[in-house]
Amino acid sequence: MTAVLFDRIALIGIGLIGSSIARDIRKLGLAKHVVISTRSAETLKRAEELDLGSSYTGSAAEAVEGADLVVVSVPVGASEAVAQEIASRLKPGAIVTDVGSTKASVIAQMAPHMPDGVHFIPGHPLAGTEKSGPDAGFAGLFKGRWCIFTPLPDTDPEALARLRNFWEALGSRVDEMDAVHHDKVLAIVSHLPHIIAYNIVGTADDLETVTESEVIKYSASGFRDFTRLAASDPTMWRDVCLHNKDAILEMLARFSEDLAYLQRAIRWGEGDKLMELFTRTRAVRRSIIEAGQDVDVPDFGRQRPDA
Ligand SMILES: NC(=O)c1ccc[n+]([C@@H]2O[C@H](COP(=O)([O-])OP(=O)(O)OC[C@H]3O[C@@H](n4cnc5c(N)ncnc54)[C@H](O)[C@@H]3O)[C@@H](O)[C@H]2O)c1
Ligand SMILES: O=C(O)C(=O)C[C@]1(C(=O)O)C=C[C@@H](O)C=C1
Repeated sequence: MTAVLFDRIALIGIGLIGSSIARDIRKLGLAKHVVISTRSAETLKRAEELDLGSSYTGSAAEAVEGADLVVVSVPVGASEAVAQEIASRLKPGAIVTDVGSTKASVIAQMAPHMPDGVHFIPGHPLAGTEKSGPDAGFAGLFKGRWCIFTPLPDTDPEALARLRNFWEALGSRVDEMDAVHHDKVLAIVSHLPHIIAYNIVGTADDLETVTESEVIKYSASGFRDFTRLAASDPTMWRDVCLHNKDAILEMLARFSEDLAYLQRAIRWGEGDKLMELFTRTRAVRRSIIEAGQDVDVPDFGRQRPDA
């Protein structure tokens, strides 16, 4: 068992990510007390049934009282409401972090509400699945995955080191970058793939009336991979799109240009151009595997080991 890292941890939001963190904290014994809070009474009840924490409350403000570490795991569009609610009850010296998929917007929403003496360190674990809610989480989700911090310029190095220790205890590799840079990188490696998946599955669904259910009947594994991503939580992804608008639009413009190039090559039978691109992209996957990243996702993605 790993050592206790924080006396009291408050988890605000207990869906896929919050509940995976809760399971790891419990399994590894990282805190003496874990208080769980979430907006919906039904989800809170389920978290209690799953025995994810030590105590439970519907009030985020009450939850953060006396907490040394506060982890906010709610859709990014709810960040400001949570920050506003907890601000006056935070303990001086507490570390407040989040797990949101976009960072500049979360900082703009939360930082102005953070009282002096509280260490606000935005974070983003690059790990997840298409599932949501407290039942979907599992211990070990963050193992071998990156967790990116986007600290503000005046962040206390000691608080940063404590949060780094926490994520490393969960098995993550921690990196730091500027929030705007994070949002650009994630727009291409995470946000665009989801938008493309939502779009292709939507198009196929529209075609369904034309093809009389052949789309579903004959869906091959390439298409089914897209349906996994397109099954991701609508609220979460609506918020990601609205809160990383500029970077996503920039990447979508690039993507559309490149798609037009491909379209033209197909129209004019330019096989050499297709070969050049397909050979180059094949090498990208090889280099990801060689870099030790887990890209071999059997079946429909990462499943809970106990599912
Ligand atoms: N799902 C992923 O793959 C993934 C990966 C990394 C980061 N994230 C980020 O983690 C965060 C949580 O995502 P998730 O997948 O755990 O979502 P989820 O839908 O499984 O859980 C969200 C939780 O937030 C609570 N909630 C919603 N609105 C709230 C509000 N206004 N106030 C308080 N609580 C509220 C819900 O009750 C629920 O407990 C999001 O910001 C998301 O961008 C998700
Ligand atoms: O594997 C998946 O299903 C995910 O969507 C996880 C994923 C990703 O795009 O990699 C999704 C959003 C995050 O912010 C981080 C991770």
